[in-house]
Parts: sequence; structure tokens; C-alpha cells
Amino acid sequence: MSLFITIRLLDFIDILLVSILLYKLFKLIRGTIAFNISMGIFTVYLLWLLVKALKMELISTILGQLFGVGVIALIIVFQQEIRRFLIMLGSQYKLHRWINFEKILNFDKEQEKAEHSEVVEIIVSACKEMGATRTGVLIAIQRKANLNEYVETGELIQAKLSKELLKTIFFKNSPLHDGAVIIHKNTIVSARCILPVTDQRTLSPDLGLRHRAAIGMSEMTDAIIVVVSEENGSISIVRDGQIFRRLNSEDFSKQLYKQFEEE
Ligand SMILES: Nc1ncnc2c1ncn2[C@@H]1O[C@H](COP(=O)(O)OP(=O)(O)OP(=O)(O)O)[C@@H](O)[C@H]1O
Repeated sequence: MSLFITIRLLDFIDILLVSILLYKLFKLIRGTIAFNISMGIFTVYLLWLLVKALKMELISTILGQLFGVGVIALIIVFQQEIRRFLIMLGSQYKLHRWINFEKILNFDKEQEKAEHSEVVEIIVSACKEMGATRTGVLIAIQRKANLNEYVETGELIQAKLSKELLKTIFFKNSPLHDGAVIIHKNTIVSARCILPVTDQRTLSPDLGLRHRAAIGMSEMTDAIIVVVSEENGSISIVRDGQIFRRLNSEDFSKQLYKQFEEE
């Protein structure tokens, strides 16, 4: 047996990839309850190593059994985080851009752009007016990921998107004003939808449930979420767990266009 450990270039790449994955994972769960759970598991793991080294048979067998089913338990406990992590990898590195499905399917980019600008114009104009009247708004715009599970929590509308319809839905006395509206292309798919609330604990305390639901939705899906605050009429855009707050009309429009372009 050779006394020298041979390290290949591939081993470096291996270590680098694991470091990147761990860093991304850390960034994703930092400040959430998942971080505390991970720390708990890590502590139990250290304890297991210690009792094994001290040859304390009973406790080390019990902890060993626990880690035996650990992978399945981890998948169940971290189901949401694993999902978010995969979505983040997929959206951040934009694999579909390299593969370019649109080109393969010969998708008409010009038509898509025209559709986007119609949707952006309607949403910007409606939100500006609703902001001025301090009307609370929560809109999730579907991108690649299917939003059916959230659509089903609300009332199906399936109507062509228009400024007046959006304003009617979010009007304070409307029975549909509570919750979120989900839009796909130029259709209002449903209203009164319940979105997942983020469990990030480092968010600004002035962000209430409407904004937290917007952030939660953006962590779970690649949807673009628009929020108008009922409290102060300010407009925010949320994507990939990131919130762009208090946008003026010009920035709101620019940012919304940018998010549409950024697949
Ligand atoms: N999980 C959810 N999914 C969809 N909508 C939600 C959810 N939770 C709360 N909302 C909406 O947010 C409203 C409450 O907003 P809240 O005042 O707590 O939030 P906020 O972020 O402070 O917003 P605002 O600035 O408009 O007050 C609810 O009436 C409801 O319409």
C-alpha cells in the first residue's frame, strides 16, 4: 500500500462542488427554523461520535439506529427546504437558457414579449391606482413552475386580465379581496388564494403577513409576486426570496419588465 495519498484534479473539483453546495444550503436555511434543526442534528451527530469513541454501547446503538433511518427522516423534515434548494439551483443557474427549449420548440419570442408588456402595463397601472387608494394587493404571476396547488386554494376566475377586473377583485368590500390573485399569461386564473408564508426570521418586523406570504411563495416557486401595502400604499416586487421594496412607479415598471426577462 502506498504511503502517499494521491490527489487528483477531480478530487479538488469534488471538494469545491461540495463546498459550493454546502454554502448555498447554508445561505438558504440561514435565519430559518431549518437552521436550528440542522444544528440540533449536528449536535446529536457529535454526541454519537463521542459515545462511540468512549465505547458506551447502549447509547451509541440507539443513536446509531436513529442515524440509520436518518436519510428518510431528513427528507421528510427538510422537504420544503430541499424543494426550495432545487428551485434555487434551477432558477439561479438558468439551465433552460443553456438548453434553450424555446429555440428547440421554435417559440415566437416577439409574441411572448408583446404579451409580457401588455401584462406589465396592466399590472403597473392597476397597482399604481390601488396604491394611491391604500388598497392591499397580492398578485402572483406564474412563470415556468405550475401553481395549481395554490390556484386550488382560491376561487377559480379564468378571465382575461384587465386593470378594472384587478381593481374590482381587490376592492375592500369585494368578497374576493382577501388573499392572492394568481395570473398566468394574460389570464386571471384565481383569486382569494392562500400562499405559503415564509419562515425567515430575520425579516424586517414591519413586514406583515401579506409580504411574508409573497416572500414564502417566491421561495417555493419561480413566480413573480407583486405586493401593494394596505398600510402605506407602497409597492414591492418579490422574486426568489428577495424583496424589492417601496418602488416608485418608474422603478416598479422597470423591475417588473426585468423580472419577466430574467426567466
Ligand atoms: N398566506 C396568505 N396568503 C395570501 N394572502 C395572505 C396570507 N396571509 C395574509 N394574507 C393577506 O394579507 C392580509 C393581511 O396583511 P397584513 O396587514 O398582515 O400584512 P402586511 O404585510 O403588513 O401588509 P399591509 O402593509 O398591506 O398591511 C390578509 O388580509 C390577507 O389578505
